[in-house]
Amino acid sequence: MPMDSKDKKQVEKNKSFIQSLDFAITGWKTVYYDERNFRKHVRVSFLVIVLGFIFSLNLSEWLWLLTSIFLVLFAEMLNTTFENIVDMVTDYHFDPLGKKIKDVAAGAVLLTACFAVVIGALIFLPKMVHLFFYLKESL
Ligand SMILES: Nc1ncnc2c1ncn2[C@@H]1O[C@H](COP(=O)(O)OP(=O)(O)OP(=O)(O)O)[C@@H](O)[C@H]1O
Repeated sequence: MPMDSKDKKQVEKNKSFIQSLDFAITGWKTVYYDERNFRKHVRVSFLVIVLGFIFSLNLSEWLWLLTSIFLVLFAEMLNTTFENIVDMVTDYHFDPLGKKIKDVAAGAVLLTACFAVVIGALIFLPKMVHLFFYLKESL
């Protein structure tokens, strides 16, 4: 887990905006390096953004696409937070309430991922079908 050695043991409040920002960015790095699913979401998001440029999306399409990407990443970060809280509180022992919390948090990620798939399909499918027929006619 990425952690700055100089601040490893800090428990009091941050003293400056820069310090808060530094820890927040450490949070990004932590979730990226610790969570396989988060890395997968980042890779897919990158590909979808490239596709967005290839298909020259309009402003509203970009807004929907970016909103769905950010929702998935945001939900994945909250899911990771809940997983860590449960692991800390239960010390990795089975607890029915811990299961409930982890399952509901994972369900929230799934919900945002389904939303992103629907948005992606609504934006890209018509363009791909159009491209397919255009290429078919020009061959
Ligand atoms: N302490 C616990 N008590 C009860 N059930 C647990 C506990 N820890 C994990 N589980 C169960 O195991 C599942 C997987 O938990 P884990 O923390 O390994 O999630 P994960 O594999 O990292 O999830 P994700 O696929 O979202 O990354 C949870 O959804 C939950 O059903």
